[in-house]
Parts: sequence; C-alpha cells; structure tokens
Amino acid sequence: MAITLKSTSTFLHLKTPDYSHSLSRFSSYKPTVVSTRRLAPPMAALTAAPSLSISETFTNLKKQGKVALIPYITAGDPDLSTTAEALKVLDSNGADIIELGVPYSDPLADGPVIQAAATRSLSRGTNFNAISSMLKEVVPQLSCPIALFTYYNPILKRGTEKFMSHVKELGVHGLVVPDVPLEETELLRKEAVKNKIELVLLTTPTTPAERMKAIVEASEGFVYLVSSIGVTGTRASVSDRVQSLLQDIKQATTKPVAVGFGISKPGHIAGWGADGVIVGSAMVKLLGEAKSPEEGLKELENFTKSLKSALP
Ligand SMILES: O=P(O)(O)OC[C@@H](O)[C@@H](O)c1c[nH]c2ccccc12
Repeated sequence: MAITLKSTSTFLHLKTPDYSHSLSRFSSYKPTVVSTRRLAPPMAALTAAPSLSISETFTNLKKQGKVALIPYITAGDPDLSTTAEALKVLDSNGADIIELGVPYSDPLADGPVIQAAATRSLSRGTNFNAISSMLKEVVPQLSCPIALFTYYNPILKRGTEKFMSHVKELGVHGLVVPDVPLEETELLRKEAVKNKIELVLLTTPTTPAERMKAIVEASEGFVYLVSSIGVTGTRASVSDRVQSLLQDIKQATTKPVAVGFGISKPGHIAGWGADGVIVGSAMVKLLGEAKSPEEGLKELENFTKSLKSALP
C-alpha cells in the first residue's frame, strides 16, 4: 500500500532554511589515542560487536520489560574529541540508543540550550566531514546504535542519495529529520529504506489523527512522540496529555514509541507506557556548560547512570 505522508510533524512548518556552513576542509577532530597497555590485540579493543539496529534494540528491551534511554548530544560541543568520549560514556553507562545532533546554523526547533550548543560547535569549525571522521573511529567501539539527528538542509546540501549512503558507511543505524518539508518525506524515506537506515518520524500533540496514523505507519526504528508544542528544552513537568497520546499511537501501531521534549527525569513520564525516553537539553547542558570537558564527561556519566537506574 502506498503511504502518502502529508507531514512528519506539525510543529515545524519551516521553509527550507539556507544551510550556510560549507563542508569544506577537514576540521579540528583529533582521534583520541587509545591506551593499548592493557590490550592484547590492539584491534580487538577498538571494535565492539556490531551494534543491533534500533528496532532490534527495542525488541530486546521489550523482552526484558525495559524502557530505552535515548540521550541526545550535539556533535562538536564543546569539541569533537569530547563528543567521541561522550558517546563512549553514554554507551557504557546506560544509553540504549544515542541521538547525535549535527549542529546547524538555523535550529528553529531548538530551545536556547541546544541552540547555544550548535553555535559553540559551529564556531569551532565543526562540519559534517569532521563529524564523519569522528564517527568512523568511534562507532565500531560502541555497543548501542546511533541515530543521526539533522535538519533537512545538510541532507539537501549533499544530495539525499549521497547523504544516505554516506551515513550507512559510517555505521549509523537511524536518522531523525524534524523539518523535512511535507512533500519530500517520501523521497527521504525511500532512500533511507534503500540503505537500511531507520528513518524515525515525529508526531506531536497537534498532529491530526489521520496524519499521525500515516506517520507511525511509515516510521522506522521507533515513533518519536514530541511531548509538547514549541521548542526543545527541559520543562518542570510534562503534560499528562502525553499519556493519552501514547495510548492513541499504541492503538495505531505495535512499533515502539519514545517520548522526547522537556524530559529531565524519568518521573516525567513514568508508567505512561512509553517504550523509550529521549533526553537532550539536560544532557547537552551538562556537557557544553561544564568548566572543563573532563568535568562535563563526569557529570554526563553520573546523570546517565541515574536516569537509567530510575527507568524500568
Ligand atoms: O532537549 P529536550 O527537551 O530533552 O528534547 C529532546 C531533543 O533535544 C532532541 O530529540 C532534539 C534536538 N533537537 C530537536 C529538534 C526537533 C525535535 C527533537 C530535537
């Protein structure tokens, strides 16, 4: 059955913004030296078993009655070497899937914390080539899947087909694109499916029921339920309307549903039946606003551990 998607979300009626950061020369990423003191065959230490796909990850968690912890961090904030370490810290301290944000000059769906992170990252010269180099080095060391998070323009800049095959080569499993224009979702989805990239689509509290059904039908990996209207950023509480939205979606699909926006503690959505919890701004703040990268990584470790231990 051909699925015609009218929209992947209704909170981003954005014109296609102009992506002004060139993807020119190699940037500031310096690979971290991995101590080989304790390791027998050096290569053995650099590669974890290939990570499962996003949907396989959810299937395994569901069998154990567990909820996925999905942190989001902005690549290159405070710098790409710290991002590389942060991915490993998240992976080994409870993250089940990691959303890695490609910094963008016009992040209209983001609140002040993530906007500031993107600005810091871009001002250091972070670009997609440098992020790719970092991921080529780090992804083989991770046991959880990565979902790349990008606005639509970096995809347009490279061309959808080229972008998708490039992302696949990096070992990235998923892709989240919150501002893909209505009429281009189908093309994006076709290329994603061709490259076995799980294209995660978003639905919001204002998405009409029929459109939500088309979105959940087409979404791969999981369905991203945006908990509230507006931009990203931690909230004191999350509307309990999300609970009924979750039930509506679960009536429309058996696919896993993860909730994001405003969440900084599991209590925000405990017991509502979400299969996953996405935490972005609270994570980004710890990393990007710490006195030093080491301090940021330590705080990220502690926060991730505490979130995971509080989730079922
Ligand atoms: O930052 P929050 O409120 O925890 O929300 C998750 C969010 O950061 C992440 O999923 C995300 C970052 N930028 C976005 C833009 C649109 C939708 C989602 C996002």
